[in-house]
Amino acid sequence: MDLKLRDKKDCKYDAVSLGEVMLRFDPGEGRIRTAREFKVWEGGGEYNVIRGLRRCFGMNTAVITAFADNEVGHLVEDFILQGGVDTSLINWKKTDGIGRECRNGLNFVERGFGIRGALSVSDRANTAISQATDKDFDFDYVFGELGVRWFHTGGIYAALSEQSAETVVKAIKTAKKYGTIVSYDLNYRASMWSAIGGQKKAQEVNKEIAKYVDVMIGNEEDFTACLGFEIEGNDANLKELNIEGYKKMIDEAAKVYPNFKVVATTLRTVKTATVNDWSALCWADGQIFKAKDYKGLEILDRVGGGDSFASGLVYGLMTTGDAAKAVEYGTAHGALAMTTPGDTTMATCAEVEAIMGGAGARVKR
Ligand SMILES: O=C(O)C(=O)C[C@H](O)[C@H](O)CO
Repeated sequence: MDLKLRDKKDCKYDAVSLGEVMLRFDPGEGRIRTAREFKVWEGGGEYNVIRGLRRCFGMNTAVITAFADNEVGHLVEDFILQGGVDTSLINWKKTDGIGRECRNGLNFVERGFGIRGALSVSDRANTAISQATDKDFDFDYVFGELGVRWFHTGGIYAALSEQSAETVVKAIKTAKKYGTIVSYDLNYRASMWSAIGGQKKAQEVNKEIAKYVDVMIGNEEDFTACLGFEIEGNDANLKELNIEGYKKMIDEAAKVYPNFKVVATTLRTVKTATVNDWSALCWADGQIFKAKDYKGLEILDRVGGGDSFASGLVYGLMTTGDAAKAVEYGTAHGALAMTTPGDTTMATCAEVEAIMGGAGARVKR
């Protein structure tokens, strides 16, 4: 397929994302409520994708976000710098000494084990990025003057505030004006919508945004929660997924939104917190491609698996133009990213391609 990507020579960046980046607090094998120590990393649904494109796939990427200009903000910046993502598009907001004016988001996440599921508790109200409006960013400069081949954003950022949803639409429209391909990960988080109108509001916002998206990405529940597409034949707890139902849903989504050039969904069934079945589907040019099944995949930390799927998919689409290959890049990268702690990938492109080719886990020395 030809996505008609902008020429590399006209663009400073291969990919740019817009969204919140939080400080992730990880209690390791323990629990949040009894932790005495946390490891910290950075993470954010939209950011993780371009972090993966940079660190695993060697692309040139930047993040558009906002931080409160204090020590915590600069710690998150330090992580971003370590990941190789360009920080020059970050908006630094003045704050008072206690974060009353604005603050930086914190995200406590325990990984879960066996019968105990992963648990995420974010502390992110009133953050700099949730307060930001489209006036805080110069999208014409980013997409017009600097040039960007791919723009990624998503439903976590859109859920932060009225103005963040408006900023998404503004950014996407500007990106498209300059010929940038736009991907959007629906990433439904019930906790983020509960106080601002629940699923009804989530659908209202996401249905409006969907009209402008080229590559729509979601997980096994996102298309229903965010866009109202029902999937036939699933059991209520998503213990068994009906692949035919997903194929029908994707066909339907592509009809309702003729602007979609690619639609992709991950397919995860949770056997236990540490053992999942994992795969994905991808629609392009009227055809649906299913990635290979990773049955009984052993997981160390599932958070960010979907984002690493997205970055593998985007890399595959950008470099091969072959949706069947791209969905394999996505699932292999997502699978590998879930074998290590933290929200972001620690895999290499060579490892991803080896897994795609059926490599096993024998020791290398
Ligand atoms: O959960 C969120 O809101 C985050 O952005 C943190 C994680 O990085 C994200 O969930 C991974 O998709």
